[in-house]
Amino acid sequence: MPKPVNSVLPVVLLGCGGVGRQLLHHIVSCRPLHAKQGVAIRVVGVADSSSLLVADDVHSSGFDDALLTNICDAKSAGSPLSSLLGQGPCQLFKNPEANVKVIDTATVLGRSTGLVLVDCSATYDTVGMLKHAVDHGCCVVLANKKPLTGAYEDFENLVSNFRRIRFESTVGAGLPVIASVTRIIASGDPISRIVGSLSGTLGYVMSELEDGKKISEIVKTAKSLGYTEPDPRDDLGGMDVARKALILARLLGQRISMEDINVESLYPRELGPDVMSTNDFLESGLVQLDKSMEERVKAASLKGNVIRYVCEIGSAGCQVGLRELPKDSPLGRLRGSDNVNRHRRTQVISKVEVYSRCYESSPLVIQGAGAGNDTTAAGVLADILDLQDLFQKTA
Ligand SMILES: NC(=O)C1=CN([C@@H]2O[C@H](COP(=O)(O)OP(=O)(O)OC[C@H]3O[C@@H](n4cnc5c(N)ncnc54)[C@H](OP(=O)(O)O)[C@@H]3O)[C@@H](O)[C@H]2O)C=CC1
Ligand SMILES: N[C@@H](CC=O)C(=O)O
Repeated sequence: MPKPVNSVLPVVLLGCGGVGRQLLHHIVSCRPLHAKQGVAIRVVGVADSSSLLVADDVHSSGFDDALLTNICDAKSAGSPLSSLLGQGPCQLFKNPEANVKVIDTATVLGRSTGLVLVDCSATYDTVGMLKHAVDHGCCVVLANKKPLTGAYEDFENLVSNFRRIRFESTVGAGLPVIASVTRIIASGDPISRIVGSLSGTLGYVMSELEDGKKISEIVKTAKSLGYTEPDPRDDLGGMDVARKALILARLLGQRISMEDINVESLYPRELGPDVMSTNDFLESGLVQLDKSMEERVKAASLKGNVIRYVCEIGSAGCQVGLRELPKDSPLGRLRGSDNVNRHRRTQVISKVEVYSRCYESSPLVIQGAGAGNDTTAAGVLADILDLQDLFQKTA
C-alpha cells in the first residue's frame, strides 16, 4: 500500500549523456519504491549542450514516464531534444535562452516548491547556473566534477550551504567517499592522509594490460562500457583523478587549485586535445601508446611489481601519478575479475584509504566499482533522495 506522498522533488537535469540517461531510467524504474517511501521525483526539465526541454507548468507537473523514456531513446539514437516536442505539455529553448530559462526556473521554484538542479554534464559552463540555484534557495546535485574544481571561490560558494548540495558521485561514482570523509571531518577527527586508486578507468586499463591486451583496444572498450570521461584523455592524462583529489583536498580545508597538483600523464603533448580531436586520438593516437605501455608493464612484472595510478593527499599537498608497487601490496592486489556466464570480466575497482586520528594504524577503506553509468547514476539518485526532507508535498 503506497504511503501518502510527503515530498515532491522537482528536478532539472543538465546533461543527458550516459549518466544522465541512466539516471532518468533509474527514476522511472524506482517509482514504486519511492511511492512506498512517500517521495516522488518530478522531472520538469532536461538540457543538453544545445537546448532545454522544459514542462509548460513547472509548478504543478513534470514529464510523464513515457516522455522520460522517449527522451532517453531519442538521445541514445543521436536525435535532438527538439524531436520530443509535441509528446507532452513542454517547450524547447535553445542556447543561450536555454540557460536563461534554467536560471528563471530556479528563481521561481526556489521561492515556492524548491528545485534540485542535477548536473550530469562534463562542462565548466554550468557553474553560473549552479551558483544561481544555490543562491536562490535551490538544491544542487553533481556528477560533474568541473564546477568544484575551477576557481576556489566557486567551490566555496557552492559548498557554503552544505545541506543543499550533494556531490557523492564526483569521487568514486556511487562509492560513499564524500559521505565518509565529511562524517569524519564533522566528528572533529583530523584527517591526515587520503591515498587511493581513484580512477575506475585506469584501474581497468592496468588490469587489462597485465593480461597482455593493448592499451588502444582497452581504452576503446572502457569507453564503450561507460567508464571513461567523454574524452578518455581526461582519464589517461590524470586530470580526472586530479579533479577528484582536488575535491577531497578542498573538503579537508586546503585552499588549493589544479595548478598546485602534480599530475603525471600517460600520453605525450603531441596527442593532446590542442593537437587532435577525441576521435582522431581514439583512431590513430592511442595506438602510439601500445608499445611503451606494454614495455612498462612487462618491466614491472619482471620485478614482481604492477603499475597503478595512485592519488595521495596529505599535509604536503596532492600528487597523482603512476607508481610501481608490489603485486601483493594493497593497491597492487586491486584487480578484481569475475566470471559471468563463463566469460572473464575485469571490474572497475577503485579503492580509497582514509587516515585520521581514529583511523591511524588501520585506515578506513572504501572499495568497489568506481565507474560506470549505472553505479554513477545510482549515486546521483541517492543524493537527490537525501535532500527529500527539504521538500514538502505540493498540489
Ligand atoms: N561515467 C562514469 O563512470 C562517471 C561519470 N561522472 C561524471 O558524469 C558526467 C557525465 O558523464 P557522461 O554521461 O559519461 O558524459 P556524456 O558525454 O555521455 O554526457 C554529457 C552530457 O552533457 C551534455 N552537456 C554538455 N554541455 C552542456 C551544458 N552546457 N548544459 C547542459 N548539458 C550539457 C551533453 O550534451 P549533448 O548530448 O548535446 O552532447 C551530454 O548530454 C561527467 O562530468 C563525468 O565526469 C562521474 C562519476 C563517474
Ligand atoms: N572516468 C572516471 C569516471 C568516474 O569518475 C573513472 O574512470 O573513474
